[in-house]
Amino acid sequence: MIKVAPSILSADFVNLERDIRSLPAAGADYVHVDVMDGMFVPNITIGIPVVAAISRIAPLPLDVHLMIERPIRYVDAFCKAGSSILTLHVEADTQENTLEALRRIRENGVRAAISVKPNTPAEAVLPFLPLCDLILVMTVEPGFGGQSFLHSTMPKLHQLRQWIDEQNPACELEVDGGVNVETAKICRDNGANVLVAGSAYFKAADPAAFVRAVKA
Ligand SMILES: O=C(CO)[C@H](O)[C@H](O)COP(=O)(O)O
Ligand SMILES: [Fe+2]
Repeated sequence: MIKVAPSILSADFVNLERDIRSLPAAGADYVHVDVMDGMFVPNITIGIPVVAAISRIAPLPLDVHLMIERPIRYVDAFCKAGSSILTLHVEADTQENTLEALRRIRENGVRAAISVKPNTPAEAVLPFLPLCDLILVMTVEPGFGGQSFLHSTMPKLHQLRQWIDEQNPACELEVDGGVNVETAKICRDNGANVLVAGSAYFKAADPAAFVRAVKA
């Protein structure tokens, strides 16, 4: 089953509650929340208090994408703030700290996930795969919404689908960045089952029709 996770980075922040409450009627499955620290990526977005506030009104699970340096410092706080899925970047810390952070996420009863930037090889995920409930393949350089989809990431997505099926079949495989109706089909064909869409979802004249097309 294909799931769609609208990224609220492209929502109207003045009307965030309205935009989040409207997601189930459009057929969305998760609320994707992009957390950026101005260090791991050159942008600053949402932090712990805002995730906690969103979690009080969110009608769908929060899929929290941490684009921050040394995320182990903050995983307990983001779990307690109401994350359902908490994603760390493999590039953001040592292997030892990343393994420890994934364990701590699961100890909090939250689903643990790892993300890879476009130039990070599929092999970088392997040490973490047994501890992951979701793998996120970035299909743009992290930092900003509205960028163009990088087709060069598709062989990596395809490889990760094979390894997930062999080693951890319950794990989900998500893509994030530049997803529209056309690129969604390419991602599905290469094994993704969760599709993040920010600008394409929030710009759609008919979000429900957009979600249907992305899942079709
Ligand atoms: O993680 C992200 C950026 O780092 C966002 O989730 C992503 O860019 C979604 O936006 P769009 O669909 O507009 O590309
Ligand atoms: Fe994201």
